[in-house]
Parts: sequence; structure tokens; C-alpha cells
Amino acid sequence: MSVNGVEWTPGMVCVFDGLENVTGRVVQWYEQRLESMKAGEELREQNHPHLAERPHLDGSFTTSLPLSLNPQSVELPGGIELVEAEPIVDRKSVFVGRACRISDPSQVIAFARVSHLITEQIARQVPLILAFLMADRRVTKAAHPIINAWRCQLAAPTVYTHPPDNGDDGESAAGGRLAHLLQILDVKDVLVVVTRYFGGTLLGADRFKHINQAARDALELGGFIELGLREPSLLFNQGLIGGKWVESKSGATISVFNPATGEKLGTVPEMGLEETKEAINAAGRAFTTWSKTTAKQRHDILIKFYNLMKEHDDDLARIITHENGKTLAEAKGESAYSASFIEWFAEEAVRTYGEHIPSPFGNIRNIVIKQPVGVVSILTPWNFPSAMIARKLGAALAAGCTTVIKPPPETPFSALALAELGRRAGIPDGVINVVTTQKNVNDVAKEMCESKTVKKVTFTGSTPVAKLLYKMAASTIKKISIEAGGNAPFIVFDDANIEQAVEGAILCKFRGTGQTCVCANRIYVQSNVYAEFASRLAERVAAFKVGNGLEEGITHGPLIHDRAVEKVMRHVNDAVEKGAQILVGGSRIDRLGTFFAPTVLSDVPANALVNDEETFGPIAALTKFETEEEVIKLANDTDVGLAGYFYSRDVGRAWRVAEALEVGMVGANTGLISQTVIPFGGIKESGIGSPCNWSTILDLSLLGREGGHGIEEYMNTKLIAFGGL
Ligand SMILES: NC(=O)c1ccc[n+]([C@@H]2O[C@H](COP(=O)([O-])OP(=O)(O)OC[C@H]3O[C@@H](n4cnc5c(N)ncnc54)[C@H](O)[C@@H]3O)[C@@H](O)[C@H]2O)c1
Ligand SMILES: O=CCCC(=O)O
Repeated sequence: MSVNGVEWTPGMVCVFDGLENVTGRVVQWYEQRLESMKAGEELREQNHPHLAERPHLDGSFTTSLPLSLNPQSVELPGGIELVEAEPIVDRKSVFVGRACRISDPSQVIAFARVSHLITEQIARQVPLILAFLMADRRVTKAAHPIINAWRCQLAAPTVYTHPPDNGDDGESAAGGRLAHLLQILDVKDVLVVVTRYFGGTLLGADRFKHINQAARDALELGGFIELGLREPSLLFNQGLIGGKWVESKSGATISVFNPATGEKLGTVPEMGLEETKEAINAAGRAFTTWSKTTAKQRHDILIKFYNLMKEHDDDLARIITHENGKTLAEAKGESAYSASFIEWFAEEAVRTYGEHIPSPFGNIRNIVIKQPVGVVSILTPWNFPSAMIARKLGAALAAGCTTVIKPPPETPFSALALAELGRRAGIPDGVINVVTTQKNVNDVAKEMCESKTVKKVTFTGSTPVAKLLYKMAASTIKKISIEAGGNAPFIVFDDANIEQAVEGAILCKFRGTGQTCVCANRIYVQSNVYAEFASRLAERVAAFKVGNGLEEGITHGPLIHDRAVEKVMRHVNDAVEKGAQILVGGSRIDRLGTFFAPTVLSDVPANALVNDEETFGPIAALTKFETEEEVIKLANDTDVGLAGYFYSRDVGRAWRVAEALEVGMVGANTGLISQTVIPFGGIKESGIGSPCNWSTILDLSLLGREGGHGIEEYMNTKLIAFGGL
């Protein structure tokens, strides 16, 4: 039987949900009713104050919404077809929907595999549509209640309504009517999840809050496993160009996996040169207006952005854990860190002071002003899927620049969620663009570095890639900031507090399962305290609980992928071949996912690979030393210089060592140096200059320095010599 374009036959799976077309119908229906009732009171209600704020969607509500589910963007197995469904309207309710028809019941399992992609898309659209509908009093009056329903196959017919009862019988009445309708139509073997979001006269923001919880409950009840987000609408599987969520031109996609389970989380578009050019052009166009906003306007929008990040911090953290693997506690830490950059730079926006320089000529006044550099290309790594973007994005936006972000293919969802929150905060179309790519990375990165529209490139990642981008950016003498790899020495002198040193080593070495750029890579321990330090460290590391970061009690998550596990294994094998002992761990953990056992190696010779290359994994490699002079030489014997740490209670030694270490950042008696407020960055091949988050308060003499993510790095300095006085 066909009703409103949907085949309501048993054995078919329907995913029902509020979508386009309904608006016009509902409004028309209501206007007819209004006319017939000639009710002045209802007209007055249009101006009710709680409806004043319109949601993000603009445009006339009578136009059809550009929110249709695009079948091309979901890889559907054969025998599964997405169906356009007209809304079903009865006298009191509107059942709006999108259906997925499965011709062969055996395909239900295949459907289950892709259903989360479909439902993610749907779930993302629901709040927007409902917000859109809610913003117009006539719609909300007319659609009492509007129902959002997911329908899928189950053994027995069930109707579930959410919220179950709020003292207003709207939802149960609606659920009852839908159940009745299905009964009349002889539809069996279905689960209908009915979620009712508004109705009656009790409309307001409090009612709207239920939408996301309802969508989540419905998805879970329908057996659709998604990331357990409160607001699934933060998940995007498209890139963002000029304010539009878009697929790749080729239709190709990149699969994104959870490193803890190997489970495919979803896909994002495999974009290429053409999309990159479009994104750069969009950013170029947006620059003409964004750069003209006042610092205060940008401050206010960034504060909204920050507040949204705080509001959604649980969801942002869950996305990080799913795609990166770090524990939920660490992911929450990263999410807070990430938001703090947006807050910091909001506050910096209004402090981009200029200067007056007295002229030797009586008829000239020298004024120095700051102006945003232009379009900024942002390329980031997977180890901090959110914070490494926010550190750059916050500064760029605050300065008045527009951006093209290329997130890593391993962790694109955090980047896309950030971009969405930026949009919701009111950042205009084209100011943030996100180009996702993997195979086409060479073409995309080349364009991002060489395009004449781009005026600055900012990169965080490995040193070899940094060198490639540096060369490319040189072709147009762009401003560049580089945050590259490290090989941090961690030195324990015999006058150290050993307990604190062990604690510092745990924090520093094993943060993110050893996958941070400032992780200790080489641990040098003075011979007198070597045995004590090694045994205490080994005892602590043996107690780690390794596993899926979403689970309670897990202290350390997986490595990002197999290549990372192989590199760690290679470093362990090499050290052991050269005479090192394994005190703890030393091998891959035999389970699903890319896990390596946290490892402590002792007696690692100076010429071991682990002392030479950044391991980026959970190996604490201990090497014994005798004198301060010897260990400084060992510590500095590397081409990179990001962070260095030492533990000593001798004040004179502390100064000597801090000054002697060839690094951009020193931790003296601490293993944790990362903070929003510091000048984060390295020297030698770890980066260019010293990034200065606090650079606006620096003397102008520092402005010529390269590198870093302080707001000055995103601004040009211009002299205006006023003459003819
Ligand atoms: N100094 C810092 O602040 C800092 C912070 C975080 C990470 N890192 C470094 O990042 C590295 C780990 O991250 P990663 O593995 O994602 O680094 P990576 O260099 O492989 O990737 C970084 C970014 O560059 C892109 N990329 C990869 N190959 C490219 C190519 N040929 N051309 C252009 N772009 C390319 C990636 O897609 C990603 O977006 C480590 O070396 C770590 O020390 C440094
Ligand atoms: O991965 C390195 C950078 C993370 C941090 O800011 O501590």
C-alpha cells in the first residue's frame, strides 16, 4: 500500500524524520484555519517575545529547506533505496518522513551497517528543521504536534514515545494516532519511535532542549549505533566550503576508524585541487567583509564560539576519543584546552594595539597599525584533533583573517564539529572552510601553500612534512608558522626529588599514550639514582589500564594506527638488539585495535633509534649518565628542539641546564608545560621562532620573528607616515 509516496509494507525499514516540504504545507493549513476563525488573538501571538530569536536557518519558511538527505553521500548496499516521503497530515498531526526501502529482507543486516550514516545525517537535520519550524508562531500553532519518527523493522509492533509524558498529552496522542494509522494500513513488524518536540502554548527554549536527547534516544532504540552524542548534529561527513556542506567532486570518500575497535566511524569526502581552490576563493571573498568587522564584533562572536564549545564539551570529547583513541578524561582535557584558545584569542582581538613613533622630522607623525594578513591555510595533525586547530583558528579569526583548514584524515570529525560551532556562533560563511583529503594531500597542500590568495600558512605536524610545506610557501614568500616534531630529553639528576621525577615522567612520557609532540622521548637518569628511578617508574607503568578510552577506569588508549604500532615495535626491537632490557611491556597487545603495551626499557644505549627519532609511542627509554656536561651533550645531540625537561633541586644547576638545553620550552621540575598562555614552540627543526600566544604585549622588536600562533603572527604591521602637517 502506498501512502504519500511511501510503501507501507511489512518487512520494509523506514527511517522517518522531520524534513522539507512540511513547512509550506503546515503554514498553508494554518493560514486557512486562521482565516476561517478570523481570530485576532492568534495573530497577536505572532509577536510573542519568546519567539523573537530565529534559529540559524535564514530565509522564508515557505521556501523548501535545502536539507534533503543526499543518497549519493551514503554508500548504500544493493537492494536498499532511499525513498522520498511526503508528510502524512491528519487533522491534528503532521508525520513527516524519509524512508529507506529494503527490497530484500536479508539486506537488513547490511542496512544496519550503514544505518548510522543515514541516521547521523537525519539526526543532524532534525534540530535545524524543528528550530526553523518553531521560529514561526503560525507553524507551531498549526503543527500541534509535529512528530519526528524513526521507523525500522522489529519482531513486534511497538510504539515508543519520547519524552514519555510531560503532563501535556500531545506526544502520546500523536503516538497513538500514528499507531492507529499504521493499524488501519495493516502495517506490522515495525518499531515506530515518535518524538514530540513542541506543541500547545508552552513553547520556549526549555522545550527545545529535548530535541537532541530525543534524537539520541530514538537512534539508540532503533539499534543505530552512533557516537553516543547528546547532539548528533555535531557530526558531519561533508567538507565545508563557503558556508555549504559539500561532497567531493569525484564522490570519493575517506573512511575514518576508531583506533580502539577498528570500527568504521563514518566517511568524509576525498577532496582535491578543485575543492581546495573553491575553498580558498570562498575564504578570499569572505575576507573582504570579515576583515572589516571591528575587533569588538570578532571578540563577541569568538566568545559565543567559546561558550558553545563549553556547552558541547562532552560531545566534542566523545568525538575526539572515538577518532583519536585517547581516553575520555584526556579528551575532555583537550576539549577544554581547545576552547581556551578561542577564549584567549577573543580577548586578544581587542588588544591588537598600534603605536606612535616620534619622528625626527617636525612635519611627520609615524603611526604603526596592525591589519589581518588575509586568507590563512591551516594544516594540523591527528594527535590533538581539536586543540591544534583551535590554537591557530582562534588567532586567525581574532585578527580578522579567514581560513581554510585541512584536518588530518584520521581525525576530521573534530574539525568539522568545530567549524559547525563556529557557524552557530555567527561566524559568516566562507570565514571557516574545511577541506578533507587523504590521497590528494599533495595537490591540496601545494595549493594551500602556493595560491596567491593565501597569505599565511600555519602547520603543526612532523618535521619532514614541515620542510615540504616550508619550501612550497617560499614560492610566494608567505608568512609561515611551523610547529614540528620533537625528541624531548627528560633528565633526572641525582639531587632530584625522585618521587616527583617519576610522576613528571609518567605525565610527560605517557600523555596521549606517548603521542604528543612534547612527550619525553629520551630519559636520562644519573647513575646514583638510576636503579631507584627505573624500578619506581616500571612499577607505576605496569599498573596502567590500557583499553578503549570510552570505558571506565582506562588510563591509556590505543595508538592511532598500525604504522604507529610498527614504529614503536621497531624502536623496541632495535634497543633490545643493542643491549636494552625490557622492564615492562615491550609488545603489541593482542586484541582488536592498535594497542601497544606501555613499555619501560632500561640500559638503552645512546645510539639506539629511540634516542635519535621521535618514537611517538608509549616507550620510556632509560639511559644512564654520569655528569651534567655529558648529559647536556647527549640532550642537544639532535636536529630538533621542541621541549626538554629536567629534575634537580640545585638552583645553580637548574639555571645552567635550563639555559643550555637547545629547545624552545623547558620544564624544570615539571613534566607538564602545556598551557594556553605560554609561547608554545620549538627551535632547530622543531619550528620557526617561538610562537607567542602573548605576543600582543611583546615589544615591537619581536614582530619580525617567524612562526607561532600568537595573534601578531596573523597580522601585518603597517607604518603610516603622516606628513604635510
Ligand atoms: N610542535 C608541535 O606543536 C606539534 C604538535 C602536535 C604534533 N606535532 C607533530 O606532529 C607529528 C604527528 O602528527 P602527524 O602524523 O599527523 O604529522 P604529519 O606531518 O604526518 O601530518 C600533519 C598534517 O600534514 C598533512 N600531511 C601529511 N603528509 C603531507 C604531505 N606530503 N604534504 C602535505 N601535507 C601532508 C597531514 O594530513 C596532516 O594534516 C609528530 O611529529 C608530532 O611531534 C607537533
Ligand atoms: O602535541 C603537541 C602539542 C600539544 C600541546 O599543546 O601540549
